[in-house]
Amino acid sequence: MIDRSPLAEFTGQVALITGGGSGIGRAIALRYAAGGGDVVVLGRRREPLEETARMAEKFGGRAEVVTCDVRDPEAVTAAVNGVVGDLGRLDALVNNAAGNFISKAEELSPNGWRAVVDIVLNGSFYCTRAAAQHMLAAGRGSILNVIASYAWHGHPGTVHSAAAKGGVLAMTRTLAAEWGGRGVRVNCISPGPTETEGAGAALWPTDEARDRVLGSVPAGRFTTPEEVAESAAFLLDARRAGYVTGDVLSVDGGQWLGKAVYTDPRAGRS
Ligand SMILES: CCCCCCCCC/C=C/C(=O)SCCNC(=O)CCNC(=O)[C@H](O)C(C)(C)COP(=O)(O)OP(=O)(O)OC[C@H]1O[C@@H](n2cnc3c(N)ncnc32)[C@H](O)[C@@H]1OP(=O)(O)O
Ligand SMILES: NC(=O)C1=CN([C@@H]2O[C@H](COP(=O)(O)OP(=O)(O)OC[C@H]3O[C@@H](n4cnc5c(N)ncnc54)[C@H](OP(=O)(O)O)[C@@H]3O)[C@@H](O)[C@H]2O)C=CC1
Repeated sequence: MIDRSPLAEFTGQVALITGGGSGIGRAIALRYAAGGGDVVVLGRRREPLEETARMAEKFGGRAEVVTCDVRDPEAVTAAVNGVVGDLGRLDALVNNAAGNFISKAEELSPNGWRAVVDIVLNGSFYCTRAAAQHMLAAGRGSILNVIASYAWHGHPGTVHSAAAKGGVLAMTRTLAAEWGGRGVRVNCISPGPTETEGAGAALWPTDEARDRVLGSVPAGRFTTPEEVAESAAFLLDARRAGYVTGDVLSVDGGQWLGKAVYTDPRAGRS
């Protein structure tokens, strides 16, 4: 469990976290609140968001809830404008909301492709666009996109998500350069397999699948949401990471490097 941050690095600041009602998004919201910031969590279901807000308020700051589907650009713009209207500013946006499931690419329906790409890539752009209008006007802001390492190495069975996360990575680098001179930083964080409400059900629903995923992590365990949140706090904090933009921080126990390279007894044989 996250305690109050000794740094209090977000005091007086406001963050909007999409998908803040569960898993990694909730942990990031609580870490921001522990750092003294106010948080707004956004998602489709109100109840889990309210639970996050109740937990965040224990740190003493303000916590608000917005129900919204990130695939709806008008609703997203209204939500972001509402945050600035209510809380007076917007310092950070975390694009964390995602949808995912395993499917053979040749069997994936156009609507299945669209559902994931719309949430992950288009939703991240809608939120980023709306938030950046306030951040650029203020001359400061930090945007953090939660991706996955298959954005750059690909992954069979998740073509929709890998393509969308790859798009988010390209968007990150493009906007980091486009807005770098105007005080707005844009970065990515790439968690390793993390046992959350959504991921467990979508990606490793059986013990066998779970063991296979775990076997791919050199560190030999799942990432914790709190570990991701701590690195997210670093990237969001302008004092510690103010010169970091357009980059990706992997928090994955070395997963994307590939365990077999180190442990295969045949490695190194000619
Ligand atoms: C492994 C790596 C480890 C190792 C690597 C570990 C790194 C992992 C990185 C990433 C992890 C994550 O993102 S984990 C995040 C997981 N979280 C979530 O998924 C939570 C949110 N999910 C959702 O809301 C839903 O699952 C989702 C389908 C995406 C969107 O819901 P909607 O209600 O909008 O959509 P629906 O109407 O239900 O479905 C839209 C279409 O998708 C199809 N569809 C839905 N589920 C389907 C399924 N299981 N298989 C085929 N097709 C499916 C439907 O049939 C529809 O197509 P038609 O029938 O043609 O109409
Ligand atoms: N867990 C893992 O192993 C890994 C996760 N990631 C990434 O981390 C992030 C968080 O994942 P995780 O915590 O596991 O996932 P969860 O499924 O637990 O959380 C996803 C959140 O996104 C929200 N959400 C989904 N669709 C929408 C939508 N259309 N509009 C608004 N909100 C939406 C959900 O709330 P609601 O349903 O109420 O809308 C939910 O709170 C994702 O970007 C994921 O891709 C990356 C690598 C590994």
